[in-house]
Amino acid sequence: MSNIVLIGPMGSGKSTVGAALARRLGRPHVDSDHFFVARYGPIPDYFTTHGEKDFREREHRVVAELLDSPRPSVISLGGGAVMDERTRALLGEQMVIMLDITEEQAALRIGDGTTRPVLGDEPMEAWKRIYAEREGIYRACADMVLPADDESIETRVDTIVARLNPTPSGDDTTP
Ligand SMILES: Nc1ncnc2c1ncn2[C@@H]1O[C@H](COP(=O)(O)OP(=O)(O)O)[C@@H](O)[C@H]1O
Ligand SMILES: O=C(O)C1=C[C@@H](OP(=O)(O)O)[C@@H](O)[C@H](O)C1
Ligand SMILES: [Mg+2]
Repeated sequence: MSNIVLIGPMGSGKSTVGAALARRLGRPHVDSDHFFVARYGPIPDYFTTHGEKDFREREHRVVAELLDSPRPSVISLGGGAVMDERTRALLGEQMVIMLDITEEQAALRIGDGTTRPVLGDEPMEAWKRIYAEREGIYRACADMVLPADDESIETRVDTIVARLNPTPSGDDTTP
């Protein structure tokens, strides 16, 4: 059984939906950003001291370590992790789920962007530019895409679980 790996743009719910999905499935949950922060300190501070290139290298190593988990887990990646081609190669063996969101949802969720240094001083302008650069890569890596929707976190989990375990009739509801 492979890991379930959540990818997608900043604010799409990878961290929160990942935690809720893991609870539902009774699997461990790991978040590459949380793991990074526990080991190297806050991401904005890391960017200031070492720069993005160094962050991406360490991020790749963290992700590789997490994907090698001995127990099938739910793994939430940082939004930029898929930009590393070595990481993308490792994702080939995993169940990869892309969470999508609209610009409007992103604007409500990313706040002033201070915890995400790639968003800089104009968070929504940066979010839109980065989304345009990455969307095709997210889709190409994904085994399942959850389109942008107003679903709550728990409903997002319901949708993923139903799509992971379709009933033979194709009907997602239990009689
Ligand atoms: N389906 C959802 N509905 C409403 N709010 C959500 C949903 N998914 C995530 N959020 C909220 O959006 C914010 C960003 O979510 P997060 O999980 O940190 O995204 P990501 O890890 O993809 O950047 C959080 O405040 C979270 O509670
Ligand atoms: O998209 C990105 O480049 C980033 C996304 C962030 O994670 P989330 O996608 O969980 O916000 C975090 O890894 C870092 O600030 C860089
Ligand atoms: Mg996250």
